[in-house]
Amino acid sequence: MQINLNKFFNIKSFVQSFQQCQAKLSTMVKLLGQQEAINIDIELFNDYKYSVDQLMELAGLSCAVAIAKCYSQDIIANKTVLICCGPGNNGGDGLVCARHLKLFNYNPIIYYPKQTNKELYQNLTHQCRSMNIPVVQTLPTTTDCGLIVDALFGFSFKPPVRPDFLPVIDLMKSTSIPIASVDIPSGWDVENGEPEGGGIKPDLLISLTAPKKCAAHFKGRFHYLGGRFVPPGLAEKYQLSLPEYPGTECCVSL
Ligand SMILES: NC(=O)C1=CN([C@@H]2O[C@H](COP(=O)(O)OP(=O)(O)OC[C@H]3O[C@@H](n4cnc5c(N)ncnc54)[C@H](O)[C@@H]3O)[C@@H](O)[C@H]2O)[C@H](O)CC1
Ligand SMILES: [K+]
Repeated sequence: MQINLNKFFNIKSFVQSFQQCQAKLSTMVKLLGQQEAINIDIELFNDYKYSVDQLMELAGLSCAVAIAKCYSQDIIANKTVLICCGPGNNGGDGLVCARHLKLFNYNPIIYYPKQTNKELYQNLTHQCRSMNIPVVQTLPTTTDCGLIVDALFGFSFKPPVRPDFLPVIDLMKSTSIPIASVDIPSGWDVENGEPEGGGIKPDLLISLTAPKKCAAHFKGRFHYLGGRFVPPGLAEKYQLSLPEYPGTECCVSL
């Protein structure tokens, strides 16, 4: 006996409403170009007088919360979370995220190959070490690792990846461990997405402030928006069309 599935499910209308949802998402949230993301950043600091520390704390916290929503303790029980931190503010978000993940009872390890003398980063690293979070400069083995947090490069990245960072990028390209990328999947062009020949394929992307154009190419399971610090006037000026954050949440699923 043949069953006409169309009698039970109107597949055509299901596909149409799915496509409408996708179209709605892309019209709802504005995807920023690289220069626009940089301009917003500058305006937050210069005109709105935020300090980097303030925004980084909120950005890193929202990353940790999004990670906890997607990967419960049960999923990565007894495993470590390898947090790969780059030399700029994206790496700083990773350091803050590590601290909050530890407070959420995860087991983070920080790979931070290019450390700077800037006081902010020295302090963030000190805070992590004081909470018994290992900070290493040699790429650790990933045998006991349940999740990799990619905080190498954010919206200031200019391809191609320089040689120093190729080993960690190659590790992330070849691993089957899920990857959570902070703001931009590292190695991707901020606007055009995955590089030719293939790049890392994060399972979770946490866009900060507003998603960047490369997010249109993201095919992982989870996409969150974090960094709930944008003043309404700035959101209006750049027509960000940010989604409503539920209640007092610091991140929202897109
Ligand atoms: N306003 C916000 O939305 C906030 C965002 N935050 C986070 O900050 C990053 C942007 O930080 P920035 O310091 O401008 O740059 P990056 O971290 O993206 O990287 C700069 C760093 O990387 C080096 N680099 C650049 N290209 C390459 C390359 N091809 N190979 C190797 N290294 C490279 C460069 O030399 C610098 O050292 C944003 O994405 C958010 O994650 C803030 O935390 C809060 C406010
Ligand atoms: K990143």
